[in-house]
Amino acid sequence: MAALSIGSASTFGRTGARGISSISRWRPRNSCIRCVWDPEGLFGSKQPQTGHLARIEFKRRLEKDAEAREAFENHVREEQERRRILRQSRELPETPAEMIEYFLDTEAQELEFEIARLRPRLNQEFFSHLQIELGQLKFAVSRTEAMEDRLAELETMQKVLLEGTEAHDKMQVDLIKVKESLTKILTSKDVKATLLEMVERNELNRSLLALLDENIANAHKTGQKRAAGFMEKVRVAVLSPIRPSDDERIFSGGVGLIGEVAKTQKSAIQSTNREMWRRVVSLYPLLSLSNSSVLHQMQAKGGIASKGKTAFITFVLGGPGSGKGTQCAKIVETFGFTHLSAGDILRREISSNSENGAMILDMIKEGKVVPSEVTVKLIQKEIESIDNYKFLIDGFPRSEENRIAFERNIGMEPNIVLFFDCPEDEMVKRVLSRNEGRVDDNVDTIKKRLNVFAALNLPVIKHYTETGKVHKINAVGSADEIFEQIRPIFTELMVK
Ligand SMILES: Nc1ncnc2c1ncn2[C@@H]1O[C@H](COP(=O)(O)OP(=O)(O)OP(=O)(O)O)[C@@H](O)[C@H]1O
Ligand SMILES: Nc1ccn([C@@H]2O[C@H](COP(=O)(O)O)[C@@H](O)[C@H]2O)c(=O)n1
Repeated sequence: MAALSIGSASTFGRTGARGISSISRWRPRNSCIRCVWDPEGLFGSKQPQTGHLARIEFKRRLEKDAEAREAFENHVREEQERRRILRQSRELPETPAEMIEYFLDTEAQELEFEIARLRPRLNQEFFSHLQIELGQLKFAVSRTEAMEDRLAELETMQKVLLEGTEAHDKMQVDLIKVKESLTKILTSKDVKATLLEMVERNELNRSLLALLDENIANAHKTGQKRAAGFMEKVRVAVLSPIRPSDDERIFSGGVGLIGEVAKTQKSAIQSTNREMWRRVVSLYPLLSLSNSSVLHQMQAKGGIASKGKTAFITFVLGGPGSGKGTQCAKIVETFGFTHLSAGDILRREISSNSENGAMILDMIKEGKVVPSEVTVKLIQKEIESIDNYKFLIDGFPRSEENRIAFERNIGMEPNIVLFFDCPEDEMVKRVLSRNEGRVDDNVDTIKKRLNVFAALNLPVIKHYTETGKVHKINAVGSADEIFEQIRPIFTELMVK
């Protein structure tokens, strides 16, 4: 029990004079019982800070927290179980048409999983099928409300699936890299030095941390205490150089269009999955590019396809500084191609003060890939304005998204792909001595460009290798020597 010391500030007023009978009507003018020590706040101190009641209150709060935590954990478990059952019960689609309906019936939270599960079927055949249905809806003579809804759903789905497959592919590439990085750290004789090197190369990221966590958890589970302890120390060292926004990807933390779809669905629990697809449309003004393919447009106005010759498209790929531009100049001179460099086209867009100029400049400074909508439109404009049918498209497609957007909008695949295979140190050396005043020819940006090349461009090269279109050129040697590898490719093609 708290000992009270009642202060003299209580106003007893005139009680002394009026006697006991008046005391009952007396009220102190102000509550001036002042406690020197009142830890539980019983006598007017502001809040109980310490002491028994505070402890009880604290305990109650802990119990409540524990209850809430348990309820939350139960909820998570139930939700996981619900999703597991849902996933198992769904019949997987076979045809592109079935795929469309399947994705329309997919809950937003399940998109990431379903894209990964069905990635092999999210191929060109599927996207072409989707594009055809979209075309039919867009060009219908009159559209009913149901058709408008369907169009909105499919446009959103197209965007989400393109973005999602690109993110998925990037994640696969990242995963391999991350596994290699982690092995390197854990087997290194000098972990500190290895980490420093990796910081230099921008290789420490959240994916690495996630994999490390998984390994730590496994080591604990299997009783490997020393290994777990060692990895925990490594984790602390890895954690410090990682900045939060460094590599947040479309999937992690639900950013990007998938995140938007999920948010939209959450905000309207009542809505069906199909309504969700429609409503998210409003978030993306750039959902679709042109309605018809460039080739169709060219045919209509007497362009490339109607000169009796079909367009011949060569994609020229390779890392920064691998010599694409240099060799394109030689191909133009010898074989009469028109050279379209995606990088040059984007740089011209910056100089022309267009509305996208500032955004493009930022992306180039960071070595990032400019959104396909922008680049494909610009390439399309160039193709349309040129009176030739043989094109070298240099530095494009930079990503799977670029590739799909091109094939969808231009309406054709490249005839061949040249891939300039060049070691990184040679590329860095060339870029740093290029001396053309480019904002991205510096050590920092070149590192980023190399990372982007490995993560986003190599999958494109892999894709075209699988379809038999790639001619791999050893890009080391003099420019003339390299051209001698290219010459026979075009000579043979021209003879045909
Ligand atoms: N075979 C070569 N040997 C040495 N230097 C070369 C060779 N080919 C090109 N270069 C030089 O390397 C630099 C980069 O070449 P180029 O601009 O052709 O590369 P790129 O692949 O088009 O680069 P980016 O993708 O960054 O535009 C240029 O300064 C060029 O003169
Ligand atoms: N398809 C592309 C091509 C280029 N970019 C951006 O331009 C930069 C420079 O390209 P170069 O081919 O001239 O090296 C490149 O780093 C990208 O930022 C692009 O976004 N998309």
